[in-house]
Amino acid sequence: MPLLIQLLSISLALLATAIFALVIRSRKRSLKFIQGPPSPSLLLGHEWDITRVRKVGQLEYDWFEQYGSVFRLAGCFGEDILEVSDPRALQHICHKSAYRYKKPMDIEQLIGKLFGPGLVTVNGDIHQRQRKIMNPSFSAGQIRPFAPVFETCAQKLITKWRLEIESGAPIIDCYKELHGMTLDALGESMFEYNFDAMGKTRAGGLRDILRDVFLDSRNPTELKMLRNAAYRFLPKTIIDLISLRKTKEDKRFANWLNASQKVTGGLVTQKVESGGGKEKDKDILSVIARSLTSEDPSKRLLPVEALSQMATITFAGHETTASTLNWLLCELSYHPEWQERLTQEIRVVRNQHSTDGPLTVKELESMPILNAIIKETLRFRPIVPELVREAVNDDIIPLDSPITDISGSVWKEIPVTKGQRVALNIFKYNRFKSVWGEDADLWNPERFLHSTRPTTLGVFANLMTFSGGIRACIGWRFAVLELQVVTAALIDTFKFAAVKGIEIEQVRIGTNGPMVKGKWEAGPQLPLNVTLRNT
Ligand code: HEM
Repeated sequence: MPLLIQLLSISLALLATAIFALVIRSRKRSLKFIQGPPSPSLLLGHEWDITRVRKVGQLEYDWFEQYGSVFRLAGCFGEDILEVSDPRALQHICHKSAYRYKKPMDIEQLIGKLFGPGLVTVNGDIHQRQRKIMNPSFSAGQIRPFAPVFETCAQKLITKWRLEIESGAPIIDCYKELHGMTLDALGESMFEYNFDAMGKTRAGGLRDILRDVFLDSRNPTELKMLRNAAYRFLPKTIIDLISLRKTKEDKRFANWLNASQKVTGGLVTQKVESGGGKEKDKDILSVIARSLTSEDPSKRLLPVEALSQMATITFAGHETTASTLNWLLCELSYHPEWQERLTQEIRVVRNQHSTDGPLTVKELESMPILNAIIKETLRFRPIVPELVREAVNDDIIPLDSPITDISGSVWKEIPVTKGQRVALNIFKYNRFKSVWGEDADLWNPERFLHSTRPTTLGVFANLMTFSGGIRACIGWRFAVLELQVVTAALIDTFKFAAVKGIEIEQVRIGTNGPMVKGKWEAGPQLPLNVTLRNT
């Protein structure tokens, strides 16, 4: 298309979106009475700055300190965003409102490109149906038997790192192999399939595709950011038209979705052909295979939905745990005293049970230091720092800590109108001093050793890291068990130490990953000094 026509159509599209945004805004109750930082840009609001920030969550964190647990932020096209970290407000939105706060259209579009219409993407009744079908595969009874599989994968990683150390490598990039290890653990436990992501053949090449999938997502151009934001205001027909033109990101997402569905779709087909397992089989393949042929519409998944679940679980089931493991090792490298305490704890448990073999699930669950380290890492380094929702109806959001508006009036609850965009700030809630103590800004597992907090928010340890309510992470038990098994195995074998002169930064790359300061072009990495513990 000639340049002039291109520029003209872009300007027209922007103008149309701005008009739609203005019309929609005029129907919403203004949030202008709520305090917030002045907008740096009429078109991009604060969203540009937030995406470009070098330390994930820090910008919003500073604003929360200045304006309180609820404040107003400028979104693209002048939209007001309500930023929330107040515990009662989060509880209201996540736990008490069922589907009355949904994922907004732009988020649904974006995640849909990566996963298709699976559990993490869809809203309302469709989500309820899919979740009911999938839940049985994620119960404690279903997940606990995976511990030996996690142990085997951890031992494969240990062998690899041991060989690297023995061949004289002083520094190991932990990021590189942790993702391969969690993908293999996911495949072998959930699908009884070997992705071989740690091996040489890399069947399906999924790990390689995933390495690049968010290549330029952390640095979107202004135009791309506005295009994505336009989905919030434009009618579906126009969105479908805009979506016809594929960006590089669209193509990478489609490449991942196709590749993952090619590998995992075959597993579902095999299961269907073998009869879908017995009614009592609750493993994910049997559950999905049976749902495809169910007579009952409330228990049926469409073929496209079944494939989307497989892509969703493949991605969410390994990327998230690997990112958390990266931060856990990073924090332990800064805190050798906690590595020492954990090593002692492992030895004591081993001595009590006179065993050199893998620790059992019961033993892992009874280890206070191990579990405090895991909880503290999930608190301090949430790999999804924020969730975005949209009010389906007019509503009133209650607050724990009242806020003062721009005229000095105090508000104990915030009225919002249908369509209001609300950002749930997990990063800030997880550092709320009234919940976590005065040292909430520090990584200190001690806080989980001495206090028992009532679980009023989220699904695990009062944290929002796995979200909460009907859309809470379905795989949290899987993640916690894998973190327990792998952390104990790695710390029993290796000492991890920070590399002098290297600063690790927490960056948005899908989930939050580690990058070396000044070396972002090298992609995510976590170089650590790794040595054998008993030498
Ligand atoms: C440390 C590891 C993990 C963290 C921090 C984490 C975090 C989250 C969060 C914050 C959400 C809510 C997303 C949203 O509402 O947009 C979520 C949803 C989800 N997670 Fe996880 N997750 C982890 C591990 C896993 C694992 C191991 C699996 C699968 C084996 C999994 C599968 C899912 C699925 C399918 C959803 C969508 C649930 C729904 O909307 O009903 N996650 N996770």
